[in-house]
Amino acid sequence: MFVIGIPSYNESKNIKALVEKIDTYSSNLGEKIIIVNSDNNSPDGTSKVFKNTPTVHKKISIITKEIGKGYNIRAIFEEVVKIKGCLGCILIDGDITSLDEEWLKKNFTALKDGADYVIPNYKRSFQEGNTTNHFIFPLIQYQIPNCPMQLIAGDFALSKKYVQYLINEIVWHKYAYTYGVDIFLSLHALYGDFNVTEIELDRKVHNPSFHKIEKMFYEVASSYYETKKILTHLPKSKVIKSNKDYSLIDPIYKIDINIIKNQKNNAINMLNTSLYNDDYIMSDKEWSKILFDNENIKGQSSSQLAKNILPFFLLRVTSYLQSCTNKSVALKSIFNVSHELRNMYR
Ligand SMILES: O=c1ccn([C@@H]2O[C@H](COP(=O)(O)OP(=O)(O)O[C@H]3O[C@H](CO)[C@@H](O)[C@H](O)[C@H]3O)[C@@H](O)[C@H]2O)c(=O)[nH]1
Ligand SMILES: O=C(O)[C@H](O)COP(=O)(O)O
Repeated sequence: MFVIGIPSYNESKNIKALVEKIDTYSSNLGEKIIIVNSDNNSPDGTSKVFKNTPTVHKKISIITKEIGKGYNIRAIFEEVVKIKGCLGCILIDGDITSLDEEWLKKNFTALKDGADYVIPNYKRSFQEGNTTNHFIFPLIQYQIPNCPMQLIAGDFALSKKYVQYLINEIVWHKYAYTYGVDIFLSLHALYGDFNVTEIELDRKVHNPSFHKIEKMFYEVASSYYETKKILTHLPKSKVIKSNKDYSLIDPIYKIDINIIKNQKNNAINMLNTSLYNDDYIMSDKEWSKILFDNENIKGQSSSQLAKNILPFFLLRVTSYLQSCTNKSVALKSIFNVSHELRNMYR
């Protein structure tokens, strides 16, 4: 039996349809599940909608006192540890509209085949996943070549062994309770003694996130720096990478150019210098150097390291979005940075 865990905050519009899909697909696949929703006490009544959705499988509803994705993930894990006979947990974000049977099947199969941590490789629009593409991916690739690409996309699956380790043996720092939870889980899996597997999934269709890039980046970057301070040894995991490369696709809806320009101006204002203006385009090389320099600062807090790099990250992302007109150019630009970083570390 497996837990399917849904972390949520204001997902009342989607959670009913999502729960119905999880219930039906699991029955079709002959899997016994318990659906656990942990909700940050959403004002839109998400947990009420969850509880009122009829299902064949048992449901458990948890309400957390604090707001933050990581609070929900931890609450789901605490439930997994308690449930007798539970073999592991598949996490699904509450805003996902593209879940299909194959998605669940691949996760169940990976867990039954002995994976402790399952990382999806989604097809993504080149305008999405900016914190993945420009921050997490290049920084991890220089440390763990051949590592799965999408370490913070959410929707991971975990064995009971890994969940028990996270609950009983690991101290959760404050950023692990935020959007920083994904990189926290991925790094502990990669640096611990676990089987990490990548699975191929189709598109992850969910709510757009560009409007909250600043908050999300700050939380993810703080968590990355804080977790890396603890994990000073070499990675121990056995990683099985899928045979497919990272596949970017062209976006169906492009981000409005004025929204991109506003974000660039926001970054320039944060830096408060005349060195940059609207026409400035940060090169791949410049961004690699900024990532490298920030990695090598000693004695600063993780939140300070994240704050240092935030405006430059926004300049990098907006430069990339302004200059990359198709998926091939975008992919080249992303890989340029990871190659540059690897060269700097040689
Ligand atoms: O305070 C919060 C914020 C979000 N969520 C839920 O967490 C999931 C993901 O949040 P969302 O705001 O949709 O994240 P995205 O914009 O989609 O961000 C992507 O990148 C994040 C940072 O790595 C990951 O946590 C996400 O899973 C991933 O989809 C959703 O079910 C949310 O309802 C919470 O439970 N509490
Ligand atoms: O990598 C990121 O920036 C986050 O995972 C958000 O991704 P999204 O653009 O698909 O919401």
